Amino acid sequence: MIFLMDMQMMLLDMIYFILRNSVRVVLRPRTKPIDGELVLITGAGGGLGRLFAQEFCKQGAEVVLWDVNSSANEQTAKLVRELGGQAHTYSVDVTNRDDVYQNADKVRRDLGRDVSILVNNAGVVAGKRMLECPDELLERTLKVNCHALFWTVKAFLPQMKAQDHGHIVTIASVLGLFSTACVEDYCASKFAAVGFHESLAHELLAEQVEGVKTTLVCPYIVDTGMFEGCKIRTEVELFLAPLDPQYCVEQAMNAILIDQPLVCIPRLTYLPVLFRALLPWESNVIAYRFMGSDKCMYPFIDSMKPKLESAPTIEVA
Ligand SMILES: NC(=O)C1=CN([C@@H]2O[C@H](COP(=O)(O)OP(=O)(O)OC[C@H]3O[C@@H](n4cnc5c(N)ncnc54)[C@H](OP(=O)(O)O)[C@@H]3O)[C@@H](O)[C@H]2O)C=CC1
Ligand SMILES: CC1=C(/C=C/C(C)=C/C=C/C(C)=C/C=O)C(C)(C)CCC1
Repeated sequence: MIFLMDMQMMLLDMIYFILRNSVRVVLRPRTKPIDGELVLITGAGGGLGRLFAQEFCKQGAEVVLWDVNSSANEQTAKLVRELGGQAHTYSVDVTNRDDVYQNADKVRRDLGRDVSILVNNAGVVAGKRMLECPDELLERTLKVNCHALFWTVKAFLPQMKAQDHGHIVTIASVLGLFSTACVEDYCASKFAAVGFHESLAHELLAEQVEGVKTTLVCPYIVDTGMFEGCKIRTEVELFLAPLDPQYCVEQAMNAILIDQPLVCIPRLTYLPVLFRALLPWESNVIAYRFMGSDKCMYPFIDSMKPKLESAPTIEVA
């Protein structure tokens, strides 16, 4: 009897959330104020990281910027300060556990307060065919895009939980929800990032830590240069063009500010997620071929060849 009543309640709640989320697509819910919050962004010197820093600053937040690329990071801080905001830069390699824990303590000592919004944005891709790629480069992708999430969350979540206030944001990718050829390192790391994030979100809900929110951001190709050359069939590209970085960050910011748990950008990319789950593998393969998404990474890999040949050897912690 209790089981049947529980089931009835569950079904009613499910219907309520389906209806609520459908209404939210049309009528945007109110965004939460974040002025005065301390936001830490990893990979803050890069294309999306820099824009996130500026957008958080426009919302009145103070930003802590972490990146291995110190000069790019300083440039981001300069742009934030030009907007009238407060920015604090730290050179951190997020793959290095000790570096993460030591810098987390340093941030706390320097600023005298805790980070309340963590944006795990740093990301890399090997950009070489797996069989021709040095092992270290493949390993680096997993360390930056996945392992680092453990270190940063372990460094900042305890204080968020203690204060029952905070937000963990993971910048994953649509390639964490469905995959394509020749980016095994990237897909493996982003699927792992999605798994990590979802498990963490379930953990917080199971423990009824209601003040700590989570947002998983899964963008399609963004014009930051990271996937330069990646291309699908021209006719399909008319509906699914690479995203303008500013648009991508605005959509992600909106999701964060309304405490939305997951956002795929653009919305059209929810479809391949659905098809992957519902259709036979072979049907998806046919659709991939039709849309030119089976070989979409070929021109990207080609365009990376000269860059990787001239790059210094990569050291992994
Ligand atoms: N661009 C795209 O098409 C898409 C990107 N994404 C994701 O969005 C996020 C941001 O991407 P985007 O801005 O395009 O990429 P960028 O390459 O422009 O920026 C990434 C930043 O992270 C830094 N970084 C790399 N390794 C480390 C490390 N070990 N520790 C600290 N910082 C590090 C990079 O430094 P350096 O320059 O020295 O490498 C760079 O400044 C990534 O997670 C990416 O996977 C998701 C979907 C699509
Ligand atoms: C595979 C695939 C597609 C193409 C996806 C591409 C090209 C994604 C690139 C994503 C990137 C570069 C993410 C970076 O994080 C379509 C056309 C949606 C159709 C369904 C299958």
